Amino acid sequence: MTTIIDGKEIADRIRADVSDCAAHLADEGVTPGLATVLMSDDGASETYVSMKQRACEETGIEGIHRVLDPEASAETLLRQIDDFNDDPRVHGILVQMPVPDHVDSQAVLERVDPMKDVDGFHPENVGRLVTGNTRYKPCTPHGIQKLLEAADIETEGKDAVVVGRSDIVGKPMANLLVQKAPRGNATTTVCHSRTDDLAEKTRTADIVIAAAGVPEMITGDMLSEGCTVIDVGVNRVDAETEKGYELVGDVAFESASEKADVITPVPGGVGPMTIAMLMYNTVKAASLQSGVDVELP
Ligand SMILES: Nc1nc(=O)c2c([nH]1)NC[C@@H]1CN(c3ccc(C(=O)N[C@@H](CCC(=O)O)C(=O)O)cc3)C=[N+]21
Repeated sequence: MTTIIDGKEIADRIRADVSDCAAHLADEGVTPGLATVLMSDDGASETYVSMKQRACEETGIEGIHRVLDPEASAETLLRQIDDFNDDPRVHGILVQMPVPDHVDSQAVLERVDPMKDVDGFHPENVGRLVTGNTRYKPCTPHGIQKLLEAADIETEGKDAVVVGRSDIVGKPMANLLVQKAPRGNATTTVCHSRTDDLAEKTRTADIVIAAAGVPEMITGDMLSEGCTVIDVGVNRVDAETEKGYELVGDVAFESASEKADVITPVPGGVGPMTIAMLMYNTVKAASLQSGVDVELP
């Protein structure tokens, strides 16, 4: 019988603990602040940013949100980041990716003060993560570690395959898995959508992290009996639903469930964890910048 990990329930538990930390900071006169910038007319980005702002309200974090015209200049966005870097109310800054094609996304990420980089995407924070001297873990990989912990899935000595090599999930996830740390110490292979004999590689895995951005790419015949499957997919596929789309993961859920012992659903798996860990990183940033200690979960 396959265990389906309830990411929403685990995320809610973490957010409740993070809210307690935010309340402690408020008692000490520090209200954590998260600034989000949306410069896109992509429907999904608007959904995610509004979810993040709603989560701030529910967590006791002050949400400051800016929407920029997608046609605006790159300089406009960079100046907005400068303003948030200098704003003492703001402890965390998130520029919703992707930014429009005419904007250099690397320049955007590097403009954010590393102390306020609650995505963990700034090169300084990526370097810290790779060397095991982490300031902020990127939200989705950290959320996946928390899911594995909650489901009591050990990574120590296991074979993990990460499918996808993005800067926001695949690469940091692989780095966390190889480190000498809880929910690390795994022998890890990083594949991508054009890896030769991908099925051969995924069949060697005890744990498969599917983060390639390809709907239902991972099927049961690509998995070994009894493995754990973490589906990071956030694909919107046109459908006759109220929203006009349905959310489909990178894993063919039914087919994969015939082989996997443990699997995460889409929606309701990794997604809610990403939001929870953004709240976690924002409270951590407020603690680091104010010097007020908190005990995060
Ligand atoms: N600077 C930046 N940081 C990000 O962390 C970031 C980003 N840009 N750009 C886009 C991706 C994607 N992302 C998601 C967050 C929550 C859900 C989530 O909660 N999904 C719900 C469903 C939500 C829906 O209904 O569409 C679920 O899976 O249950 C999904 C995806 C954060 N991202």
